[in-house]
Amino acid sequence: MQFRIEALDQHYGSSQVLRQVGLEIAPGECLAVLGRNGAGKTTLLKCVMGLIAPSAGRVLLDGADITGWSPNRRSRAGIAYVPQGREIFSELTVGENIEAAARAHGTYGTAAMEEAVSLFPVLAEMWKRPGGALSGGQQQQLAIARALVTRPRLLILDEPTEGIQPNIVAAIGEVLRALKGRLSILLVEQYLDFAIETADAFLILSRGAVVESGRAEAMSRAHLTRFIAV
Ligand SMILES: Nc1ncnc2c1ncn2[C@@H]1O[C@H](COP(=O)(O)OP(=O)(O)OP(=O)(O)O)[C@@H](O)[C@H]1O
Repeated sequence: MQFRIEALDQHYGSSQVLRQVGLEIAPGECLAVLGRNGAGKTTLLKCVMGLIAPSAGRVLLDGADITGWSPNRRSRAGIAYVPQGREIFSELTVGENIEAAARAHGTYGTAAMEEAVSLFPVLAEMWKRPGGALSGGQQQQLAIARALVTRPRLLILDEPTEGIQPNIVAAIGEVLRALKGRLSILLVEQYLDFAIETADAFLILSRGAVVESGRAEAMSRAHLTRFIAV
């Protein structure tokens, strides 16, 4: 899957939040987007998912211009989004959260559903518990599994480690690294060690503009730290 953004602008009213943002994700790779609070990272992800329309620029999936597509259509085309704060259905059980996503995407009872669940063993253990009874880390695992049930080719994650205990952060990192190669990942992450362990390439946003981008191996930790200290 080839994913590319060209010269994206976004405004909230009269304030410009994204300025000529461009990026490309190589098939099977993880691109991590870093930047201080308010740099425009979440806004960028929402534009990729079609939740907000950019004021200018293009979003391209396998060469097709999907800029005007609805979130549903993007989801069917293989883009899955795990928003910040996770947004699972807290009244539904873990199983119902998974099954609802699987039914909506025609993967109910398929290997895709089984595999997504098996990546996070805690989900089977908690299958009949309401989503709201899970810890923050468990909810994040549920949210990622629910996204994977849709068999995405591009998985978008907004700060998946935020407020989560270290052992679950490690488990999520392992899963993401194992998934690379089979799907591409667009990761917004403030936790630098996690981003460094997971990403193949970095893009740094500052005040809505790309100030730096490159291969992970070409960027030192000290260099990256400069861009995310709050
Ligand atoms: N719905 C909105 N209406 C108006 N301004 C907004 C809206 N959402 C975000 N903004 C502003 O746009 C800018 C970018 O916000 P965004 O959430 O994209 O940044 P971010 O890099 O994800 O930050 P954080 O790390 O705090 O989530 C900020 O100045 C924010 O206040």
